[in-house]
Amino acid sequence: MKGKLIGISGYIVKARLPEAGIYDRVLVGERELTGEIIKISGEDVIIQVYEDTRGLGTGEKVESLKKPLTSFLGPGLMGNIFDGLQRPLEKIVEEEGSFFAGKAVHHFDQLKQKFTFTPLKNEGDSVYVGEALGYFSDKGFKHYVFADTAEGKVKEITEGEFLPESPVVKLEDGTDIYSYSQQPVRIPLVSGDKQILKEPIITGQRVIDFFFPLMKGGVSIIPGGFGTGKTVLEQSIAKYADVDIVLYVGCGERGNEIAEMIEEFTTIKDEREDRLLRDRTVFVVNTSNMPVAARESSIYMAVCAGEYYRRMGYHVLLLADSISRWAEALKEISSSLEEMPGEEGYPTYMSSRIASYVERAGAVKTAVEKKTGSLSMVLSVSPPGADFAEPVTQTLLQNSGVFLMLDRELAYARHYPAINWTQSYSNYREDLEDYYRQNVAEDWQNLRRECLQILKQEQELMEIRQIVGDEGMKEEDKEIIQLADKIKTEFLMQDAFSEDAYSTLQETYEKIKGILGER
Ligand SMILES: Nc1ncnc2c1ncn2[C@@H]1O[C@H](COP(=O)(O)OP(=O)(O)OP(=O)(O)O)[C@@H](O)[C@H]1O
Repeated sequence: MKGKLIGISGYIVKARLPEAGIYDRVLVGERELTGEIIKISGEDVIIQVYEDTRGLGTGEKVESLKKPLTSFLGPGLMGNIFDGLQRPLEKIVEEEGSFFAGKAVHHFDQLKQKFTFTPLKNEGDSVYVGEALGYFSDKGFKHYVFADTAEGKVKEITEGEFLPESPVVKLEDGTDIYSYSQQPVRIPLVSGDKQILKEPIITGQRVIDFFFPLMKGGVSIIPGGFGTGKTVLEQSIAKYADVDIVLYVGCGERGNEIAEMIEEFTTIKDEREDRLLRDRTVFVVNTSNMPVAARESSIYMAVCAGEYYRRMGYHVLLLADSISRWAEALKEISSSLEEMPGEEGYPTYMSSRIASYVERAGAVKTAVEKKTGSLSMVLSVSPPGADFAEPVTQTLLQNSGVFLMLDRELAYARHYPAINWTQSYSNYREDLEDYYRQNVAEDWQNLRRECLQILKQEQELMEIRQIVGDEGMKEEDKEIIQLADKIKTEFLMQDAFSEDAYSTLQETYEKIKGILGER
């Protein structure tokens, strides 16, 4: 269904396009730029365009594909760097010389690789909805193919190497099942009831693992002002967290930072398997110089891939740096639509949109060997002026279980990770008590409490010291100050660029036991 462009204002354009639906994917202009319909009024539609709109002119054609923006889910994602439209960025740079492709590039062209299919069913077998029929192997991961909508008997099932367009299974009722599926990005991929998984994500960062543990299937936020170490912390978690797959969303951050990180992932070996870290990571990147509307699509593309892998029983961690840049994009788009602004100029639907996004995290029992898969989120937030009362931080606070507050003063003092130990919290701590007791040590929680108590006491004593001076302090109080100092410098500080960058739970335990044992 075709129409034409009647107005252009940056990446928000207006078209006369009768019979189009809200959130339809559209091709805009002669270059067929990808966009999404975000508002309809009569025969006119407002489209947010995910690509560079420079050079676009009114009167050019606009076409609705009559289907929403989808994520293409199948083997071939792992180790790749995509933009918000799931186009492989490295390939675009190779072919076009820059990220800004002059012509539209569609991801389908890029996924024409062959993968080997191993069937789990035979001809004549019965299949049920949701059952795994076989899998493709890619980078050591099994990518299962499920009978999503149909059940019946297998008429044909194939084995060996395949291209995505050929069906791998044909059912007797005529249904064809493919290796890939296209998932509308704004709709969660449902795959069973959400479960509570009482298992931490071990990050190797002592301050997190000991004080404010993350949970598999949980949501954690890292708010921090400018330069407080959000990116370094997210990257350390991406490198060391004990998950199977990492999805890294670079949302509106500087291109050079992201390029450095990808470069690093390409050289670092995975601690647990004989492969590169990159081989278990999917990058979705929208840097600060790309169209802001595409930040939203990056965020959604990544969560779709997360749900896809979770469904196969993998533990997936989605890291996004930063959610504030997505919220800023929502604000910009809303203001160019002249919508009534909500708190601090953000659209009124900002909170509900973030909340329903975050709800997509969680653990589920899967159809694959009855394994539990999880999708966890670690989201960084960059509140303007480090004001944590601002709407984006507040919305995320209401929808997450761990709050890792990055402290400007600690960062100035070069205490990294600059996680403030009095303001941060983890709601998962109690749920994880049994885990630590069984897997590390009986007294893990007691040591934690003791340690936090010493740090709290030190804070009070420092205030007294300011009044009475060092000479006026009791000997035992001076010892507490010394001990707290040791906890800070030898335990909580952890240089991400040194050999100390990763600490196992056992090492963390022994280190703190050693320090507290000196009393
Ligand atoms: N864990 C760490 N170990 C050693 N150095 C660190 C650590 N965390 C942060 N730094 C130092 O702080 C600098 C700033 O960190 P980073 O770029 O992560 O901040 P940011 O909060 O992401 O900044 P921005 O607000 O600009 O995005 C780093 O370049 C590094 O020198």
